[in-house]
Parts: sequence; C-alpha cells; structure tokens
Amino acid sequence: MGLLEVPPEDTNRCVRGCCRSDAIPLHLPAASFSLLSPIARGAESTVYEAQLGGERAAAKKPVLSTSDDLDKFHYQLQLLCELDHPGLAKLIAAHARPPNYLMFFEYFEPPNLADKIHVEEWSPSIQQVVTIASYLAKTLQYLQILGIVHRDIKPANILLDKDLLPHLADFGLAMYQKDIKSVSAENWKSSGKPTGGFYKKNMVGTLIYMAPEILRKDLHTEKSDVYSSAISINELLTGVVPYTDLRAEAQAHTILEMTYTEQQLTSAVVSQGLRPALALPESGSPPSLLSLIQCSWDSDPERRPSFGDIIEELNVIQKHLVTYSCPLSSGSVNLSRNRKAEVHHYQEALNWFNQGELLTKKANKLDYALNPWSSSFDQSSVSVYRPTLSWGSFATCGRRETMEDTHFMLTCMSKEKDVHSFGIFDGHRGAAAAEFSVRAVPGFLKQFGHTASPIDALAEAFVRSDTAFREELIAHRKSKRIIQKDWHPGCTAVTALIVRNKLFVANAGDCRAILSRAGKPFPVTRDHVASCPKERERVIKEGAEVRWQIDTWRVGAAALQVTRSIGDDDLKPAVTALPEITETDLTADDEFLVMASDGLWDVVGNEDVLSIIKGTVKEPGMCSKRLATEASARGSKDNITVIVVFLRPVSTAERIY
Ligand SMILES: Nc1ncnc2c1ncn2[C@@H]1O[C@H](COP(=O)(O)OP(=O)(O)OP(=O)(O)O)[C@@H](O)[C@H]1O
Ligand SMILES: [Mn+2]
Ligand SMILES: [Mn+2]
Repeated sequence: MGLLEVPPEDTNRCVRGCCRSDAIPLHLPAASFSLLSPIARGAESTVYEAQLGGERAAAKKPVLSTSDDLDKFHYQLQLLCELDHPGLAKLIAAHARPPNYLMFFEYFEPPNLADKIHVEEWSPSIQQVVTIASYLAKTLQYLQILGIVHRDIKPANILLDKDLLPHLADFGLAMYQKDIKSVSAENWKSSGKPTGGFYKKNMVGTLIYMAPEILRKDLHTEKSDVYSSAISINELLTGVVPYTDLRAEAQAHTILEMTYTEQQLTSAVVSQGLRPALALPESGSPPSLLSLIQCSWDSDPERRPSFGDIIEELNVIQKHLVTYSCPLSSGSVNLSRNRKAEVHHYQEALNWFNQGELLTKKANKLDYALNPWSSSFDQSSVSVYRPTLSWGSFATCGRRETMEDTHFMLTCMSKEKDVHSFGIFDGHRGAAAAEFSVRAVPGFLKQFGHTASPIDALAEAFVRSDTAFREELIAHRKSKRIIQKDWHPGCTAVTALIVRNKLFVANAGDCRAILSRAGKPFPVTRDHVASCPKERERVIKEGAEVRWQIDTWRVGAAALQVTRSIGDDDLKPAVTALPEITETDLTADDEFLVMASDGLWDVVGNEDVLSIIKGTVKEPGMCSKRLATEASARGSKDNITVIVVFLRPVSTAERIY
C-alpha cells in the first residue's frame, strides 16, 4: 500500500473526530479508490472488491439508515483502528465522511471458510484443522487481552489466505467488554428491568453458533466466543452445518421430534444441552481434539477453557500429530464423508458420474466457462433488482435401499458472481441417468453460456445430456460392459438458472420448483405425469401407449408415471427430454426458491412447504433438512432431495427471531 499516504495524526480523523489513527488514512481522496464488483451483500452491508492506491482491497459499505447505524459505524471504526494482528483481516483505510462511509480491508481471495467447507466440500487434514483452530485461538486471545469480544465467530467470517491460514473478519458486532457491561447497568437503572430493546441488543450473533448463555439473554463474555469457535471447528472437521447431520437425529428426535423451529432449537441448546454431532473418531480426529471441542462447548461458560488453555492443548495435539503422524491423512476423512451406498444391478466398473463429466470436459478446456451470460444483461443499469442469495441442500435415501437422486449447486458461475445454477435429478430403474446428468447438465450449461441464451442453453443441456447418455448406454451394451440388455435407466430433472434478477427453470418430469412470493406459493414448474391430460395426449400422439394400470395412468410396457425424462431409451421419443422452461423476473417480493424431488411433493403440499420454512431457523441447509424430515415423517417412501435458495438477505436479527 505504498501509494497510500497517512495524513498527520491531528488531521487524520473521521468527520466526528472520534476515530483517529496514525497508521491508517481515515478520509481518502475520492481519486485514490474505486469500487469494483460486489463480493457479498448482507442485510447490514455490502462488501465490494475494490482498487485502493493501485492495489486490490475489500471495501465494506454499511447500510446507514438511522443515526444508530452511524454510531455503530464510528464505534466499529474506532475499534478496528486499535487492532493489529496477523490473524485478522486488517483494516487498511477508511472513508469516514459524508457522503461515503467505507472501510477498506486487506483482500482475501474467496472462498471464505464456510464456502470452502460447504461449496468446495473441502476435506481438510487433521493437521490443517488443528492449525486453523490454533491460529483462530491466538487471534481471539489477542482480542481478549484488549478486552474485546467478537460475538459473531463462524466460518463465514473467517477468510483464508493462500496458505489456507485463517484471518478473522466482520467486526460488525464486536464490542469492548466494558461497554457490554455498562449497557446492562444503564438499562437496569432506568427501568429496574432490562427492556426488550436491551435483550435484542445483547442477543446478537448467528443462532446456530450462539452459546446457551447468549440464548438465555445473559451477557457475552470471551467464553461465548470460545463456544462459537468450538462449533465452527467441529463444522470444519465434519463438513456438516451444525444441527443438520443425520446422526444428531436420534438425540434430537426425542427432544424436538425433528421440528427445528428457532424457539425449539434454542430451548434444546439451552435446557437439554443439544449440540451438533461431534466428529467421529473414525474420521481420524484424535480423541484429545474431540474432548477439547466438547469442553469448549460446555453449557457452563466457567467450565470452558480459556483461549490460553486452548492454545496450549492444541500445541500438544499438534506435536503428537507430527511425531507419530498418526492416521490423520485427509484420505480417511474423505472416506467417512462420502460413505454413500451405491448398489447397482449392472457392472460396477462403470462410473456414470465420470462418464457425464468427461462428456463436457473436452469442450470446457478452452475456458469457455469463465463468464457465462455476463454480457447479456445491462450491467450499468442500477435500477435492476438484485436478489441476495444463500443456498443449502439436503438429500436422503429415505426408506429406499438405494439412493437414485442426485443434485448439484453450481454457484457463482461468473466472475460477477450473480450467475448461479441448481439442479435435482431423480433416477428410476437405477441411478445411472441421474449420476450421468448431474455432471453433464451443469457442464453443458457452462459450455453454452457464451453462445446461447439462458433458455436455449437449458434446453440444449437437457437434450444433449439425454442423447449422450443413451449413446453411452448403447456403446457399453455393445462392449458388453452392461450385461442386462433390456435395462433402460432414466431420470427426471429440474434445473434453475439465476442470472442476476432473472430466474429460469427447466423441468422434465415430476420434480418441482416453487417460489415463495409475498408469502404465497408461486409454482415455476409443471409436473409432467401421465395423469395430466395434456401430457397424456402429447405422449399418445408421439406414439407411446398410455394405460390405466394399478392406480394411475402409466406410459408403455415400462409403466412409467412420468412423461418427460433423460434416458428411458425404450420410451423415446414420446417420453421426451425436452424441458418446459419458465422465465421469471425476481423482485423484492420473492423470499425463497424451493426445489425438490417428488419424494417431498408427494406428501407435503406447496403451502405446507412455505409454512414449514417460515417456522425454521433461517439457514437454507436446515430448512432443506427440515422439509425432508417432515416428508419422511408423513410417510414418504421415496428418496428425498431438497434445495432451498434464499433470495433476500437474511439478517443476523432475522435468524434469531
Ligand atoms: N477482506 C476481505 N476480503 C475478501 N472477502 C471478504 C473480505 N471481507 C469480507 N469478505 C467477504 O464478504 C462476506 C461478508 O463480509 P462481512 O461478514 O464482513 O459482512 P457482513 O455484512 O457483516 O455479513 P454478515 O453480517 O451477514 O455476516 C464475507 O463472508 C467474505 O466472504
Ligand atoms: Mn459476516
Ligand atoms: Mn456481520
């Protein structure tokens, strides 16, 4: 940052004069910086990639709508000016005068730790986990010495450098311990009782990382940060968003009967001691690390170790790892994470995931994939509504013996970051078509992103995946890799493509996608089943037989209920792979998108899906799991896959109340 000059200290102040620094410029000349594309939009601020004095930086621009917000900005800036530690995302400059209120930080390439775990599905080695835990503890110890509590420790607020070392960010809720106390004293004095506002002020953070004492509305101490760190480190070990793992079910079942409403989760954490499922020893985690995590999330803050204790214990663990280099390779973690039953009635040697991937790899080599649809929308137009996305999924075999559903979440497809795609494939007569398509469809989307419109790209992706899959089957039949000759696997498919404020949904079969629009279900797909007269007519016209069998209308000798699909060689062309595609302009009325296989929709109606999400902790992975669990409880016998995409910022406050 050689180009940034720091004015003499007596002039280097914010507009109010309360923030001062001798190391960081606090009111930059307008020409010295420019904001590039947004990295993240939250309810309280937007973070941009920025140029500052010729170098890259991250600029955080808070939403300042009330004078309270302005006070908070100055408080945060004063606090940040005091900090200097390698484990932090360092503040390098600020603009603290009207009309621009900005804070500039050292830039870290995405992904943050949360995306690294859940989007990249990173399986770190135990060594890496211990290193991250240790750096984080040292950073928090530094803050503790300064009397500061962070109050929002979670993977999304931990940024990674190129050596995968953690840097703590987001001091939006950080406070000096002494100020937390004084707020409390003041409140007690004025009314004799803490007010609702006081509760709200003190109960901040992100619900699933919040310590029981915070949920009980007690004061935040550094031990509450110890708790949140333990939840985060366990998340890193397991790769599972807290409370969404199946193994927690047995414990949770009695307490919650799987109705994870916010209040029930809160009460289970506070009164029943519910915690996320601890990493299993089989994952290679040393028992000492697991017990450190357990101590750190003890209900009683006093019994939790201090950051000093944690650093010492992690040192011992680390030495042990190095000396014995015990079974801690990432390989063992990988194994336990991907334990997926794959029972096939064809020769095992064929990996349909790989076949689907290979198909589009060749073409994508040319780096087509870089910025699909970046030019198709007018970037300069400020008036265009921009949804703020967060997503999660849950997939379960349910009562079936085999899993024939697959899904993908291809987020941030473009450099501008507002192109995302999500898809679900529900296999029948085996998982082959679903496994093939889950790789082929997103591969084709990337490939066509430059030449075709979103609608054409979606249609092409479905049709080409279908043709390629069926050709592949024929080739393998000839080469005798498939023994069973009359085997015609297929899958239904739904794929959403969000390009800025436009939602495109392609559907073939009986998966379904709905929006929650101003609180009401707004279907964006139509079910393609033989019981739908229009579809039945079309199929008959195209030469297939449709008969009433057992309980409903079914197509051909195979007695298929769906009338569109990828695969199903024996029923082509009548059972077409051509999707029906809808285009929807997203507006501020659109709260979230739910996509799922028929395992959900068979037993949970559109209205119910919306009301279940409204009553669930606002975390998309948890919402997905909650829907799948509800479907199981209502007797769904099928595989169930759910993807939930929030389209509006879910503020920290909304996650609590
Ligand atoms: N210095 C940085 N370099 C790169 N990316 C950053 C940086 N700071 C923040 N980000 C990205 O922006 C996201 C949001 O940042 P931050 O948490 O500070 O904002 P926020 O508005 O307080 O978010 P929330 O309150 O929803 O957690 C981070 O999760 C991270 O992905
Ligand atoms: Mn954050
Ligand atoms: Mn924040």
